[in-house]
Amino acid sequence: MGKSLSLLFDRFAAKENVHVLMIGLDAAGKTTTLYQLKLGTRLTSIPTVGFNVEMLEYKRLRLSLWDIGGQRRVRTMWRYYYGNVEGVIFVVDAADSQRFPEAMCELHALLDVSELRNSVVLVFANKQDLPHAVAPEDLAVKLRLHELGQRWKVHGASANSGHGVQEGMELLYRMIRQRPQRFKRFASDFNVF
Ligand SMILES: Nc1nc2c(ncn2[C@@H]2O[C@H](COP(=O)(O)OP(=O)(O)OP(=O)(O)O)[C@@H](O)[C@H]2O)c(=O)[nH]1
Ligand SMILES: [Mg+2]
Repeated sequence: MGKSLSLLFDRFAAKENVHVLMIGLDAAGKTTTLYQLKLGTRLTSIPTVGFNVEMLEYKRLRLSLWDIGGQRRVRTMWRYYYGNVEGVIFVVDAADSQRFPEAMCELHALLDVSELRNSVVLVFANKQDLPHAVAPEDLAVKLRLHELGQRWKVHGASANSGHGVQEGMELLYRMIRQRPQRFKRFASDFNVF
């Protein structure tokens, strides 16, 4: 009964519009993650030049998910996407330990910009299906997540299979919903479909 009421409430309550940036090094699995979230399946991806954007309804949020290409030559473009970002999903290839220092530097530089100071951060320790993937808590140490000023969570996932992706979305949802009132934008309309 309680659950049915809550589902009914979710359906008719005003949804809050939020912008979420999906970012990380090239080949980390951002685009694969995006389409697991949107479609619940794996799409074959090619390296992203520019961005992909998808809208996603999740509980009381209407998210616009911006997946930005991570190749080194296009990282200078990241800064054009920082406006009004409530959440950052930073995707890491957890099986590629050689690139952890590079991922750490990019993550800390990214979160040092003033526009992202009040964002919440979900780190996907992706590619957990690969044999040498490090556990999320070990990745947190490698990326020095404890030094971040933002609220953050790390979660293990395999974007190829979809394992862990929805659980990560739930963590992001909770962080966004729990952020201080002053950072919330108005729920702009009623969702009645
Ligand atoms: N084994 C494994 N491979 C994955 C996983 N997620 C993504 N991949 C593969 O990693 C490669 C890169 O994935 P993308 O999603 O295109 O990576 P991206 O982060 O969007 O890369 P850019 O667009 O270049 O920034 C593809 O071959 C994916 O199939 C995963 O969880 N496990
Ligand atoms: Mg991509």
